[in-house]
Amino acid sequence: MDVSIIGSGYVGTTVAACLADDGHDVVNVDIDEEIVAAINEGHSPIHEPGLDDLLAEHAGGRLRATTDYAAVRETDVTFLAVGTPSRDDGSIDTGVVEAATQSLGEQLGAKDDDHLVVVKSTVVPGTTDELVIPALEAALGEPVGESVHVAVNPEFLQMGSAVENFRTPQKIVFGVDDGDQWALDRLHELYAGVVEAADPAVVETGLREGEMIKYANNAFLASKVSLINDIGNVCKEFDVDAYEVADAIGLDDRIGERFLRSGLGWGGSCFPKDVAAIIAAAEGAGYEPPMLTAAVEVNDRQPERLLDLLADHTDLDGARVAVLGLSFKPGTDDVRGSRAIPVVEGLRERGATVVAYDPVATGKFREKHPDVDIEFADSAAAALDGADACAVVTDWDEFAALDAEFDSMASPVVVDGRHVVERREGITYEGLTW
Ligand SMILES: NC(=O)c1ccc[n+]([C@@H]2O[C@H](COP(=O)([O-])OP(=O)(O)OC[C@H]3O[C@@H](n4cnc5c(N)ncnc54)[C@H](O)[C@@H]3O)[C@@H](O)[C@H]2O)c1
Ligand SMILES: O=c1ccn([C@@H]2O[C@H](COP(=O)(O)OP(=O)(O)O[C@H]3O[C@H](CO)[C@@H](O)[C@H](O)[C@H]3O)[C@@H](O)[C@H]2O)c(=O)[nH]1
Repeated sequence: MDVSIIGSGYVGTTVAACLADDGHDVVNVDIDEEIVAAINEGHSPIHEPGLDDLLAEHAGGRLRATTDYAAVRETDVTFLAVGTPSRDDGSIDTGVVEAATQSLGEQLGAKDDDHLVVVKSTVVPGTTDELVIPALEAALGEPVGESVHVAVNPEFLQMGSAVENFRTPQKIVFGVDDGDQWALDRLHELYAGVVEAADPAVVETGLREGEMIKYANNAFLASKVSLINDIGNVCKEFDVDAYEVADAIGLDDRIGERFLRSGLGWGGSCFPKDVAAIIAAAEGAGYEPPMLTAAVEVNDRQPERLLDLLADHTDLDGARVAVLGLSFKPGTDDVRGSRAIPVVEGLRERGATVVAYDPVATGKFREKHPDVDIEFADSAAAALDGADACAVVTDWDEFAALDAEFDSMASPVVVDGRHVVERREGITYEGLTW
């Protein structure tokens, strides 16, 4: 099929490259000229394993990028994959979705044959019905469901394994207006390659249900991590290793072994904003969700607990502290919502000097947080050299291999927020929940 994707960030670029690899002709439309140029040159605009290879293979062939929305007229299907950030009160900011939908509608008004618009951005229930469809109808001058159809198809990929997740999903969700078989047929055609290769469950549902499934998925996973962190904090009080406990309870398949890694908590571009958005949406509708609010509260406290543990062993005022890891998780250069931010800010507030190292995220951290006063080291060894204490923030594999590097610390205090560094003789080691 001929596919256009509006927004070429983490999701739009991954989906475009994977669909091109499945044999579709794909065009990415983005307002950012640098991103467009990178894709056309066959380079990934983001660090994501496997993406560079796919772009190198398909750019200039089945995949291209442009800033010109007119490209959508040459396609059968358009994904909306633009960002849906948080407003200051946590509620979803749909401004970009609205702007992109209007630009899309103007182009579709000038197209003769049928078209499917697929909302892939994460949006709160009702957004497609109350914002996307009316904006399209205003531009088209006709009701949606005649020549232009609308569906929601939330994305569940994880950063750091996005390409693999898109290719081998456990489920795909197709949300359509009741009875819109045409839209469902197009979605099945689009995903035929993925379904054939990975045999995922295909959930056919309504527009609002499709939107809500995405929030429920993220809220459940974020809450699961907060629950194991709450339990982990209790474990720490009793000198019990929360990882041994988690390994055991994870054997009960009603609990499941994944997302039981306790420590510094969840960050990223999705969990924090999506949990906040669904809480705000629920409150707007008259329901205050206490479990979700508690999940956020536990998460907000974990960085503070790491700082307290550091302070138990080191006078932080004037200390030089090595921070290992800046990305919100390993395998990505994304620093949005990273737990490194409250850790670094907390250290600075307590008068410490911070020297940070991350294998890939230093550039993004500098770019997004130009005002945070820290030094950046070009290796973990360099960050540790002469440091009075060390905070492990991201579970990069290379931190697990650190050993003699700790010997060059002025005072070898290590507080591990991710259960990645081995306890060893010669270092004062504290785990957050073990
Ligand atoms: N990042 C993830 O892992 C992930 C996973 C699943 C779902 N999601 C959801 O997918 C959506 C996109 O997330 P992302 O992380 O890819 O966002 P992103 O910020 O990385 O990318 C958004 C892109 O949209 C472009 N853009 C902004 N305004 C535009 C416009 N008017 N027209 C065209 N392009 C425009 C930006 O330049 C940017 O490249 C969000 O709703 C997010 O919640 C993200
Ligand atoms: O046991 C765990 C698992 C995760 N995390 C943390 O939780 C955050 C999120 O991790 P992960 O879910 O792996 O990363 P994302 O790429 O943000 O993916 C989530 O958010 C995406 C965007 O909505 C969804 O598509 C994915 O399904 C969902 O897992 C990270 O800070 C992790 O360090 C833990 O602390 N303990």
